[in-house]
Amino acid sequence: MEPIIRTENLSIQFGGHRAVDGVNFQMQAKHFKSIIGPNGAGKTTFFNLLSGELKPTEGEIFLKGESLADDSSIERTRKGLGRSFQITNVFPNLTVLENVRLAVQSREKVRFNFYKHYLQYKSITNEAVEILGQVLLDNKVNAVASQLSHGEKRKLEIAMLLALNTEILLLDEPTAGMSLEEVPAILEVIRSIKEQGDKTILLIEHKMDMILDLSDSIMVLFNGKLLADGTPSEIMDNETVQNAYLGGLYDEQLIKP
Ligand SMILES: Nc1ncnc2c1ncn2[C@@H]1O[C@H](COP(=O)(O)OP(=O)(O)OP(=O)(O)O)[C@@H](O)[C@H]1O
Repeated sequence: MEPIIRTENLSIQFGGHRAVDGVNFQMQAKHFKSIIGPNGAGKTTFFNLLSGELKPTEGEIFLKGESLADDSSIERTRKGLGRSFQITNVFPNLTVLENVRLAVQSREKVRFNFYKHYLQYKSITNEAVEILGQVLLDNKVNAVASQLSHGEKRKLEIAMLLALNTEILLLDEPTAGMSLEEVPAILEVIRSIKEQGDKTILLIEHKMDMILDLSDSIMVLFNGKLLADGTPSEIMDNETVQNAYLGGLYDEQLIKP
C-alpha cells in the first residue's frame, strides 16, 4: 500500500551542520508514530521540513505519492498535512470558542455575514464546541485565551489543529513546559484522537511513558540521521538506540530502568 507520507533522502544544511541528514521515512495512513532523539537531534527541523516552514537542501517529501516540493505550508495544510498551531497563532484576547471557531471558519473559508450565513455560522459554532469537548476544554469555552493555564493553552492548540480537519497531525511536544499534573489530560486527549481511528499522527515527545503508551512505531533521530524505526519493543531492545539515546534517558530518570 502507498504510504500516506514518505520522505526520500530528506536533508537540510545550516552552514556546515546537517540538521536533518538523508532521512528516508514512511508512514501508512492511520498509523501513530513518535519521533525521539536527544536535544538537537533534528526532530523539530524534520517537522519544519514536512510542514513547509523550511525548504530541504536535498531530498523530497511525498504526500500520497505526490511531491510537496512546490507547496507552501498553507497548501500542505489544504492537502491534509496539519501542524499544531503554536500559541502565537492564537488570538489572546478572544475566547477559547472564538479561536476555534475562527480555525473552523478558515478551513471552510466562510466569511461571517449575519443574514446569509446564519445557519452555517451556527454549524461552525457547534463544530467548535464539539472539538473543545474532545480536547477536554468544554469548561473553558468562554474563557479568554490569554487567561488559560499552560496545559490548557496546549489543548487549545490541539483543538485548533483538529478544526483544520487534516488527515495527518504533526504534534510537536504537546507536553512541553507542562506541570506533571497537566500531562495525563493531554495524554487522554491524544489517546482519544488516536482511538477515533481516522488520523495519521506523528508525535515528537520526550516523555517515554507517553510514547510507549501511544505509539504503533517509534523512529529515532540522532545527529540528523534516522538511527532506527520500529515497534516500541524493537526500539527499546535496540542496542544502538540504547547506547545513543536511551542510556541518557536513564541517567535523567525520565524512564524507569
Ligand atoms: N534555523 C536554524 N539555523 C541554524 N541552525 C538551526 C536552525 N534550526 C535548527 N538548527 C540546528 O539544527 C539542530 C537540530 O535542531 P532541532 O531543533 O531540530 O533539534 P530537536 O531534536 O528538535 O531538539 P529539542 O529536542 O531540543 O527540541 C540543532 O543543532 C540546531 O541548533
